[in-house]
Amino acid sequence: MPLPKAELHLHIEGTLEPELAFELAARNGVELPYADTEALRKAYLFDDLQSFLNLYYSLMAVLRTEDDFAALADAYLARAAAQGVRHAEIFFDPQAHTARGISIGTVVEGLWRALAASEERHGVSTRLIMCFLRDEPAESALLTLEAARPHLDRITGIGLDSAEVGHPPAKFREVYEAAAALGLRRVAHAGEEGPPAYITEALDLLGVERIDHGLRALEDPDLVARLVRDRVPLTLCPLSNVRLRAVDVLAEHPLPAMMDAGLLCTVNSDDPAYFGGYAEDNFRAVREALGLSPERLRELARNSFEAAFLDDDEPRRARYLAEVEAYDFPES
Ligand code: HPA
Ligand SMILES: [Zn+2]
Repeated sequence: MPLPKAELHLHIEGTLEPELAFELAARNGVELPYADTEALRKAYLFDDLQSFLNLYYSLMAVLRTEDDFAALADAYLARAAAQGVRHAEIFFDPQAHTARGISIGTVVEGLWRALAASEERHGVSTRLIMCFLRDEPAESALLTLEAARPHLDRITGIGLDSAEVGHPPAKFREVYEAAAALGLRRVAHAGEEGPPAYITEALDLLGVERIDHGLRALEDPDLVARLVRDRVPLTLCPLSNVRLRAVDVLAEHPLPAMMDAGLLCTVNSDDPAYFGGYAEDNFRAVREALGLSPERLRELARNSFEAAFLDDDEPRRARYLAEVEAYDFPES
C-alpha cells in the first residue's frame, strides 16, 4: 500500500492517456493525426510549457460528451486510488472546451458524475477547481465565471493556468475578486516559468491561498521568508518540471532545499499522462533521485492534507492525517 496522500495539482485533461484518447476519438468520429497510441506517445517530447500545451489542447478534441468527461475522470480516480491518493482536488479548463463548442455544463456535469461516485467506487474524496486560461483575455475569464454560475455547487475554487510568461496575475484581479465574493477558494499557477514577482502578485492581488508550482520563489529570499511565515502551500510537480525543462534533471530538483527552508511543499503529478507518472510515481521518483528519507516523505503527505480544501470537513482531514502518521514504510 502506498503512502496516503492528497493530490492538489492535477489537470484532469492532463490525465488523458493515449489509449483513452483513441477510444474516444473512435467513439466520436474524431481523426487524430497519429497512427496509433505508440506514435502518439512518441510525440510527448517537450521543450517547454508551450510545446506541451500545444499537444494538450489539440488532444482535447476527442472530449465531446458528458460521458467522455465522466470516463476521463473515473479513469484518473481509479489510477489515483491505486497510488495512495485519498483526496484529489482536480483542475479543469472550461475555456479549452467552450472554445470548441462544448458547453460548460457538459464539462462540469460529466466530471461531477465521476466525482460524486468516487468515494464509494475508489475511496477518494474530491474537490473541483475551475482554471482560467491566462493567455486568454480577462474578459473571457469573467464570462466563464458567469457561465459557471448554475454549476457552482460542484465547484470549490478557481485557478489560473496555461502559458505563464507575459500573463501576470494582475490581469485577473477582477475575476478573482468576483470569485471571492461568490465564496470560491483561490489558487493560481505562479513561478513555474514566470518570475517570482508573479508569485507575490498572486498573493497580493488575487488573494490566493496556495501557489501552484512556485518553483522560482527560491530566487527571492524575502518571498521565501513570507511564504514560510504565512505557511503558504506550494503544489510542486517534480516529474512535470523535468519534462518541461524547468529543472534539468530530477537529481537537481530544489525540493529538498525548499523543505529545508521551511516551505510547505507538496508533491503532485500535474499532467500525469504526459509527464510520466501519477502521484506515487512522483513520490517514488523524488525518493530515488533526491534520497528523501521516509520521514521527509511523510512530511510531504502530511502537508498535502494540511493544504487541502477540507475546512468544511475537519474530521475527514484528521482521519487522513492519522493514516499518514500510522503508515509503515516498507523496508527497501
Ligand atoms: O503545468 C502546467 N502549467 C500551466 N498550465 C497548464 N495546463 C496544464 N498543465 C499546466
Ligand atoms: Zn499545472
